[in-house]
Amino acid sequence: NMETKKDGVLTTEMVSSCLSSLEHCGTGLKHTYHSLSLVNKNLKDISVLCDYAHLQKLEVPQNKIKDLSCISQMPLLIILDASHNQISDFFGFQPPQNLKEVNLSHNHMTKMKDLSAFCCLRKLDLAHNSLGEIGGLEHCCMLAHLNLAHNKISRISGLDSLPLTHLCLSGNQLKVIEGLENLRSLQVLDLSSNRISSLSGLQNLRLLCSINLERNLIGDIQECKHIHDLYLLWDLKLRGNPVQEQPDYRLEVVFLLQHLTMLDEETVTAEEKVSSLNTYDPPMELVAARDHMTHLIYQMMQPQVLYDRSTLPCADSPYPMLVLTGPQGCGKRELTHRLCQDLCEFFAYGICHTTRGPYYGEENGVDYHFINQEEFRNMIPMGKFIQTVEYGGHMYGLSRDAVEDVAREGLACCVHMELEGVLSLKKSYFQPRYILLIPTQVESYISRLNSRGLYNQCLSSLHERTQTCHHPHIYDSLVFDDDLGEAYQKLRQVMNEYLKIKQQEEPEKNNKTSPSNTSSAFNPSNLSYRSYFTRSQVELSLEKIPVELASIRRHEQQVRQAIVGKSPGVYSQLLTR
Ligand SMILES: Nc1ncnc2c1ncn2[C@@H]1O[C@H](COP(=O)(O)OP(=O)(O)OP(=O)(O)O)[C@@H](O)[C@H]1O
Repeated sequence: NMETKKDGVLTTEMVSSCLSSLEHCGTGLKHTYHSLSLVNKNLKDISVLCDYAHLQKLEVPQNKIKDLSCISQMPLLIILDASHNQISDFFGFQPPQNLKEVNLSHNHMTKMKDLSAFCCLRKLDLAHNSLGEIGGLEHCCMLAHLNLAHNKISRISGLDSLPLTHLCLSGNQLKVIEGLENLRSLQVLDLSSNRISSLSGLQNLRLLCSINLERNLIGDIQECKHIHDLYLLWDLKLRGNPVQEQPDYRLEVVFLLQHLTMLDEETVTAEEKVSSLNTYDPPMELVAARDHMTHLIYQMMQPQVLYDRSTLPCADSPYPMLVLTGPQGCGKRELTHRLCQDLCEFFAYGICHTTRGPYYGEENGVDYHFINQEEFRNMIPMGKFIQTVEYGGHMYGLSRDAVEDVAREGLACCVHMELEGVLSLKKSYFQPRYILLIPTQVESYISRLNSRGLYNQCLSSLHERTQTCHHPHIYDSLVFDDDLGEAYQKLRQVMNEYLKIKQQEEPEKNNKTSPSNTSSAFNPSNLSYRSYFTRSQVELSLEKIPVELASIRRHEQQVRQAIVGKSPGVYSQLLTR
């Protein structure tokens, strides 16, 4: 026996000692052994197995076998493990009809051949050979697991129509991910230890749940966008790529792939997910909270000033402010200006600072204080702002002085803002009334956006932003603004209620000084109304008789006194709840 072993020739004695699984044979008339396991026996010649036609499972790994032709005599074979041998002949045997699992890894094969006769194959392991190309698998219509790791493959091909669920191509020479587009059943993919630099090519593999891309050449985190829509992907390995060197690598990947639960073999925690969102796409509430905190702290760091005016917090009658907000292109700017123009005895426009340039017809110090980025940045640590937002690549901010300037006139401050601004202002001690302008008719809103060339740019964000709009607790009133003229009428009604003035008591001059008072006459593109205050004063003095003027002055005086809290008067109710 020892002699035989040395020669590496398998004998019947050895076979008998290694057989197992005695079961009925196919005919049911006798018993036969179904499994044979000869691991690490130094075998070279296993031709004696030609006589074992009943074998269903054959394991001969870690030997020196070069020839597997005996398998041609095993028509019932289901599982074959001939790994770690010296086989160079690719599937050099007749196909057993039901052969399902084949392990020929760690052999010497250089070329794949046609396997169409092995149509029942489900699992094929050809790792650690010298295969240069993938081929011959086209008709293996049951092949679910394929391992081609550690070969010399430089291109993925020939896998197109296979029902693969697991594919391993680790340790090859791949540079691009290609030829996988149609593997719609793929769940586990191992492409580690290649030279891949892009994740493009994976975007359609919707069932993928695990990807190993360790030790490749991926250098850009944005590559993760290619797998962003693979919602079943929970496990990703990217260690050993240049991208891992980047600061915040993990946080950014977690942000781009929120559905991951394992990254680089470490659990992705809920805290990491929240922190990544807060870092790269903070919710409006957080943006507002940070904004408020910044301005509050900077303000507190300034030498304290006792304002002789009226905007300091006051529990009884807070300084009255009015804020109009709503989605892009809803007309809040126009409506705010017009309201300030028509109700100039009560309101004045709060002139914000912005880093954007003036539009045609806009005036510095009337529409905005137009300043540059640096000036804006410098104002922040000086505690100048109540709130700021970044919008469309520009900064906007409402300064304390802007509000004080209006208060000094004895008027309530009226501004328009983005939602982030509203949320930030809500955290301050100011207690404005907030009015939401909201378009309800999609068609007319779209055509309004189209007329300003904004349609594509903003409709995508509208849904998200209007969701926030629907938080009822944020706003005091809601005005539908499908038609700007009608919206203005509604706004005036709301104001009348707030100001406790009856329609007929409205200052007469509004009718005289505002020819655009009716909804149809209101033309938002007419920018001239912006210098409302000066103009209305001039017109007032021209048209009013002295008694009227005196009455209006008294009226204004009363408003001012009410606002600064000096007299309870008829306007003590102004904008209080
Ligand atoms: N201090 C502020 N805080 C928050 N938002 C502000 C502030 N000042 C202006 N905004 C808002 O910034 C946005 C851009 O204002 P801008 O004057 O540039 O108008 P616009 O270009 O016509 O705006 P839109 O993009 O809505 O059409 C508007 O929604 C405006 O209400």
